[in-house]
Amino acid sequence: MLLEGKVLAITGGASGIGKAAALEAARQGADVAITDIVAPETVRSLLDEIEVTGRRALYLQGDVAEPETAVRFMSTIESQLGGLDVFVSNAGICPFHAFLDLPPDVLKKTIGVNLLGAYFMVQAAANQMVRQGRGGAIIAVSSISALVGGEFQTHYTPTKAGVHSLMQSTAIALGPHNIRCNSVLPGTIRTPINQEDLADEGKASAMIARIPLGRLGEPEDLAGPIVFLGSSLASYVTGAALLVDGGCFVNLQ
Ligand SMILES: NC(=O)C1=CN([C@@H]2O[C@H](COP(=O)(O)OP(=O)(O)OC[C@H]3O[C@@H](n4cnc5c(N)ncnc54)[C@H](O)[C@@H]3O)[C@@H](O)[C@H]2O)C=CC1
Ligand SMILES: C[C@H](O)[C@@H]1OC(=O)[C@H](O)[C@@H]1O
Repeated sequence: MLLEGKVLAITGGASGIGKAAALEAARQGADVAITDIVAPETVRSLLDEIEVTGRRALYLQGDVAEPETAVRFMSTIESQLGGLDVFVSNAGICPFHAFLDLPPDVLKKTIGVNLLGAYFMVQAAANQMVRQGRGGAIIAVSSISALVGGEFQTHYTPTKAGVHSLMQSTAIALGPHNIRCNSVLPGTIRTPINQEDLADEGKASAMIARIPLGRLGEPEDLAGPIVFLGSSLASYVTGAALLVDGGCFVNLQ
């Protein structure tokens, strides 16, 4: 098991990529702490699934855009699970909208959740790991959108470039503490975040046509890469970005 005896914490773990990563971490031997904005009843069955693996699970409801959520999350993890080894910054939103009339509130909310939320959480997790003095691993869920544009994502793609850049800078700042920082860059993965967007069958099939592996991603496709980056198999990997996109990015012509 790749995460035997470790504690992994993840934001936005109630759904999609975060949920799949939380479950795989437990299967790989980690106790799992989840924070998300949804009510605790929503994650009850997920916590049960984690506990069935023999690992401990905790849930804290909170908004990552509020800095105090990160502080509460770390102190809950310390008191209930005894510390933190792997932190995954995953919570995010993508309210598709045209550029020319994008309302300022949508811009502010997207930056607040995706970029400031990641910053607050990564900073709190890093401080927790530094206090513990036993190193650690931080993984940010960025996106292929850190590298390419999206007509209806002008407010979103800069946040994904931002979290990728955050991992590069924190890799330098935290290297002396033996804390590794990496990002995963998913392509298009079928989750609730894009259910409506992918209901446009023309758009979905055009995307699939560009993907050498011939399909959109599933949340489970990210679980292995996230666990790998959190594990000692990746002990000399820091400041890296791992594309998990079925080959979409490289397929220009
Ligand atoms: N699905 C995709 O195609 C891709 C997703 N991503 C990124 O993956 C991450 C996870 O997204 P998915 O699993 O696809 O979507 P999802 O909608 O299934 O999961 C996002 C989770 O974040 C939570 N969340 C939203 N706002 C929050 C807040 N303010 N505070 C705390 N939690 C909050 C949601 O409740 C949800 O559980 C996001 O950062 C997204 O940008 C990146 C590339 C592709
Ligand atoms: C939510 C979108 O379908 C998804 O988000 C990303 O970051 C990908 O690039 C896709 O556009």
